[in-house]
Amino acid sequence: MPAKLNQLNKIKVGIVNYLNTKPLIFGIQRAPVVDQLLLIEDYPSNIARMLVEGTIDVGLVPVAVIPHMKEHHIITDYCIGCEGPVASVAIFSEVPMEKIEKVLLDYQSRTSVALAKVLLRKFWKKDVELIDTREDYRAQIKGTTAGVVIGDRGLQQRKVSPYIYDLGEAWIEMTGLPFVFAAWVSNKQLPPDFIEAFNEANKLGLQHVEETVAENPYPVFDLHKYYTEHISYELTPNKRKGLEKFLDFLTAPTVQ
Ligand SMILES: C=C(O[C@@H]1C=C(C(=O)O)C=C[C@H]1O)C(=O)O
Repeated sequence: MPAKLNQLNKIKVGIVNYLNTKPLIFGIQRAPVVDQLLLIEDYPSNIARMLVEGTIDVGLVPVAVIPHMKEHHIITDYCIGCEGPVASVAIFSEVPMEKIEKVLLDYQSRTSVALAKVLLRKFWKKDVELIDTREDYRAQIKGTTAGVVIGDRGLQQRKVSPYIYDLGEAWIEMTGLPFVFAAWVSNKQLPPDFIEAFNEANKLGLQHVEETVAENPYPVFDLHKYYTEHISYELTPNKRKGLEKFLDFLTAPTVQ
């Protein structure tokens, strides 16, 4: 049964199924490393759960899950980050920040809901009621109830909500550092030749952003702008600093 054995030997790779990962997927699917892996797509909190449970070996996971892992390795030079407004992650509201009383938290997110908590307390100095969600809650963003919405739904919500508090932008204003929402994290040591080839696959994708845009017609938001001016994919030393600072906030006793 060689075919089945091959399947078993493949490295299971989880990736977020939002538009912002399309350039990375473009590269992964066209690079030689594709034969060594199985790609599993889902929304971020599910990818995080799969990595913690061990049903995948590596995932583009919300970085907020890192403190919950027994073993973790950040692999590759790529991430889902920002160095200015990210556009797809915000607190959306019908009223200005000073009037917000409740904030609905996106069930698909791990990082942005944690980031929203940090920013509400430390940046906007707000003590609001935080409400977890389990299913689509966007219709409840009304009056003094705001909501964190991420990903493609975040881009759509820009057309709905008059007040948009971009969480990437607020983080940068507060800390002077860029932000990392998700990074490639493995729950075990992976073979160095796989890591190198996987890194190349990510790089390849980012060299073909125009093709990715052409493949994904999206009238809601200018994807070329999204991929080149909002999402910042390189995991630079400065982004690592931003990531460290964010994880410090999450593990500090006052935050939880
Ligand atoms: C910028 C984004 O980053 C995402 C936000 C995440 C989160 O909040 O947990 C996780 C993965 C990222 O893909 C977005 O999807 O809009």
